[in-house]
Amino acid sequence: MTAHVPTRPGLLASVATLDEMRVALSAGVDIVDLKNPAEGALGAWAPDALSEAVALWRAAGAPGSLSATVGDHPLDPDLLRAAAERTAATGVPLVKIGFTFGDGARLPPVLDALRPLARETRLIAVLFADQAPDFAVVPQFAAAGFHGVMLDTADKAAGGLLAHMGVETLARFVATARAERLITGLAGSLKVADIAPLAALRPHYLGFRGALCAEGRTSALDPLRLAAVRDTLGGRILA
Ligand SMILES: O=C[C@H](O)COP(=O)(O)O
Repeated sequence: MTAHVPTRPGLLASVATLDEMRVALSAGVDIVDLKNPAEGALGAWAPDALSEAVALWRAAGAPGSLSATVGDHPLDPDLLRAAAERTAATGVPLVKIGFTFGDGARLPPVLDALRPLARETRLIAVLFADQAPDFAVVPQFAAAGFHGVMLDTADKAAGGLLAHMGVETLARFVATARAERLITGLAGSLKVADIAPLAALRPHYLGFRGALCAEGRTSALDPLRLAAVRDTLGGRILA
């Protein structure tokens, strides 16, 4: 995966089990995202399961990329560094870390704590559209050595990404991240109908979970729904 601007977004599919991961690999998704949806927006897999997933991904020829979420944590330097280091130690190449804001002054010490890890592992900052993030923080992630930044939603019962931010605001987010040479992603209860307006903004990837499942994001991945999202996006594009 590179920071060039793609002609269309890749597909990030969040999976909850190794069996779901196999389905996602067979479907040719661009980023297999290891996440436990039952544990919240950024619920984490156990480290042993992450290691198994890394082994499975490598055995499959390491197609596309592999990401994992570190869990939902407050904006605390020690907690976030420990969670990110634990995740990176399993060999997952992309580590997604959620940032919840209230007091912007609390971000710099957290970024200082993550800076050493960012030199060794590709870190993705996840901001939550339903928490009205200030995009002025995006350059701070770039300066700390992050690889990418994405938007998601924290409260999955409160509507999808486009219910919280209009297309113009999202375009500003993508442009801000792109100017910092960060990989960009958009997610948050996205549906097939959201793909066209969001793809037009040219983020690097769109992230999905709920739309891939028959009965909500904590139910099992449905291969047919996954195929429908993949086909609407147009197949794999990220190397
Ligand atoms: O990283 C992407 C998320 O897993 C998206 O989940 P969602 O589509 O259920 O909001």
